[in-house]
Amino acid sequence: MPNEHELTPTDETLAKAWRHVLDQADKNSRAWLKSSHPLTVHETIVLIAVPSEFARERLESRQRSEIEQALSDFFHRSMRMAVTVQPDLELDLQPPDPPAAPKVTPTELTRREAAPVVTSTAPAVERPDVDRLNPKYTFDNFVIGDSNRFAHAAAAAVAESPGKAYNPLLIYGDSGLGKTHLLHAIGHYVRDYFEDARVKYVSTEELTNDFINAISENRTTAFRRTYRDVDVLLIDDIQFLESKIQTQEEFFHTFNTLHNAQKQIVMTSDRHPKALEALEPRLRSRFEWGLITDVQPPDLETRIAILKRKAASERLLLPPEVLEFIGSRIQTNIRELEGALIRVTAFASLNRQDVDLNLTEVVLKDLIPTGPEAEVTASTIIQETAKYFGIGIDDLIGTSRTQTLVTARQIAMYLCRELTDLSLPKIGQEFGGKDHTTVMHADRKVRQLMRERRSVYNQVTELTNNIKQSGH
Ligand SMILES: Nc1ncnc2c1ncn2[C@@H]1O[C@H](COP(=O)(O)OP(=O)(O)OP(=O)(O)O)[C@@H](O)[C@H]1O
Repeated sequence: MPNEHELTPTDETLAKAWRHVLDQADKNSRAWLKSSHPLTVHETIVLIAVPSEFARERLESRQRSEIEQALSDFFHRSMRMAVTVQPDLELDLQPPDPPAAPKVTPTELTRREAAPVVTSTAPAVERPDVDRLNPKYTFDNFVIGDSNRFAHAAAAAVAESPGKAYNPLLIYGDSGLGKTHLLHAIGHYVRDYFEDARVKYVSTEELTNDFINAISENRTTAFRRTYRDVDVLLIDDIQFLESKIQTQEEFFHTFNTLHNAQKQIVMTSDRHPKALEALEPRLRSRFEWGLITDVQPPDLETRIAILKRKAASERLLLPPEVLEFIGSRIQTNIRELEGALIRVTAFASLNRQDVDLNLTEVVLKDLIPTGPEAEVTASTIIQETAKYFGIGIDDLIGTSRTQTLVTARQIAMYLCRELTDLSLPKIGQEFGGKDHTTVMHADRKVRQLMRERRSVYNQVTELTNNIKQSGH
């Protein structure tokens, strides 16, 4: 134990103090503490570094008293902790060991003892289905504001205690407000913190297609196993179950099986279940068993915070007045906010110019129509793109891999992502039944090309204008 009068302990003392905190902590708390570490002591305050905002909240809200108690025990005086976020910390951490087989218990999930916070910068070991979760959609990357505070808290509670907190959890709200992001964040969290947890993420369109294929190929038993042998089932855009009578019936049984076994079900929808009129009443009533929460459009402050976070994660430098300008011009859809950020930075990068207010105004003038906004559909985008590139619609949505067609197709897919509310699988369908990963790839590719090639940037800008004007 240190000398009682020692007010500035050495690093070694601090390390010992931290070991004492770890020894005192129970198994769950220890997993969190191992991804944190003490930086310094100033008088009675110990400064602790954690890798993420989420870890900070967890330490401050759940573990403060036990940590301060252990520190006070060690130093023989009343100690307090202060927590700071150091995102680089996670780079120093080792990925967790591959999950050990066999599974510990089939029903109770067991927390990993020392799982570090794993995000896109510290990828976990390959696990089946893992690629279906977008690595950027984590709790760490989710900005909390009044518009989504409750939904975030509910998602975090479910991720911490799958099957126990609220079951099912249903998050609803308009397009582009972060529902899918929260769904993936739950998936990442459960995979990272529970041993051998089986998480399945699926869009309702995929669920329906899977079911139809299973019936036609006589594979319904395998289909059931895929959806029922899981600990957490995440289903996006449940509104697409409306009027799919047979899939509803099948899902009803899947739901009951999972719910009875205390397996977690999380769903998103564009409406409150009461407004899903073409849904079987017994299914609708089950959706109301757990917790239903909405996400609202973010206020200006949250929009700016989201832009700031996105810019930082892409390592982009934007002055505050630019973030404020973009945030004040684009008010409802967060996907559009991101779209604006991508275009502004692509334009600056092409011109080897810094991003400033002038440049931002010029770029956004093209993006935001002055008159009332017309609804843009996928078919308008496809028609206008085909016309612009002088190619046939069949070729645009076909499978030919000639360079011109590939680029035109990717641009059209990117624009569907940016300018419409359509989900990835739905966009894939509009392009002759392509997989949602093809759309995801196109989206990424065009973002990159816009930065690198002026021709592509100009094509995207001109096409956007054509598309927006064609609606008036
Ligand atoms: N609070 C937030 N913090 C950071 N990013 C956010 C937040 N909310 C949404 N986003 C981002 O906005 C984009 C759109 O969000 P998301 O796809 O989750 O919307 P959605 O509500 O599921 O929309 P849809 O119903 O159209 O699928 C994503 O890139 C997501 O990361």
